[in-house]
Amino acid sequence: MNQDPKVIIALDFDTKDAAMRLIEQLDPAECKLKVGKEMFTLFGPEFVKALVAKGFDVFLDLKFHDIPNTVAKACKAAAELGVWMVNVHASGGLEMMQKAKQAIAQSVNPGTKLIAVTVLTSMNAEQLAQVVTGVSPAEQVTKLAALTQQAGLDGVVCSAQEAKLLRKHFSPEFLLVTPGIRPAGTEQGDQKRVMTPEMAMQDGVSYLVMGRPITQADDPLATLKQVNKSIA
Ligand SMILES: O=C(O)c1cc(=O)[nH]c(=O)n1[C@@H]1O[C@H](COP(=O)(O)O)[C@@H](O)[C@H]1O
Repeated sequence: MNQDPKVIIALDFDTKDAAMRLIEQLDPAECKLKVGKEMFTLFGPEFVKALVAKGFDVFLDLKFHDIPNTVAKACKAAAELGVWMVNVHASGGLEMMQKAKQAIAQSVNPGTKLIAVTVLTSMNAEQLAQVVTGVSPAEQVTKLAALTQQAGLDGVVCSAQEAKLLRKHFSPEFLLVTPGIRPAGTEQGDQKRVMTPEMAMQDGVSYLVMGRPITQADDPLATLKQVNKSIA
């Protein structure tokens, strides 16, 4: 029985029934759950609270990115849903992240983890260059991770491809949460900076975010068990 499962399943479903069919098979000791923009927009805070009530660690992935006051209030509201983790975009800046952290500390759930997205795993070097010139994804991730640490957050969202580099600069307590996880032989889809679960864990990742490779598998539960076994 694992009290801190490493796999976070991204529940990107467009109906509650489809999500519940999967969730009913899952054990909070074997995975955490992520609710993102699609399901939160469709089903709102009640859906999140229902998952928390079932005993799951829930990562509310709304990637807040706005002025400091607005993000701080949104983070406080998210923490008060009882979720395990929430996130913001690191590119919102130091003050935005500091205010978000303070707001969570003053909420009824001050232990809620707060992490910041660095460079989306769906972006390659060419796409990043369309947004910011003269830096590689690894350099931009490192820069934003340093800003995130300075703001006192718990860690970052990055790709597992940057994990080894980040572990040279940041202690094991600084969380590296990595989407773009693809077991060998699975579809990459829109993800660009990908890695297998085994290699990601070897490189020092804290938690693996996995959506489609599990949710769209013929047997999602068997796939989850296989991933858990491969990283045990
Ligand atoms: O913050 C995230 O969770 C996130 C950040 C990022 O850089 N890339 C990324 O894919 N995600 C999320 O992680 C999940 C990945 O899902 P799959 O590509 O289906 O495994 C999706 O729910 C994305 O919204």
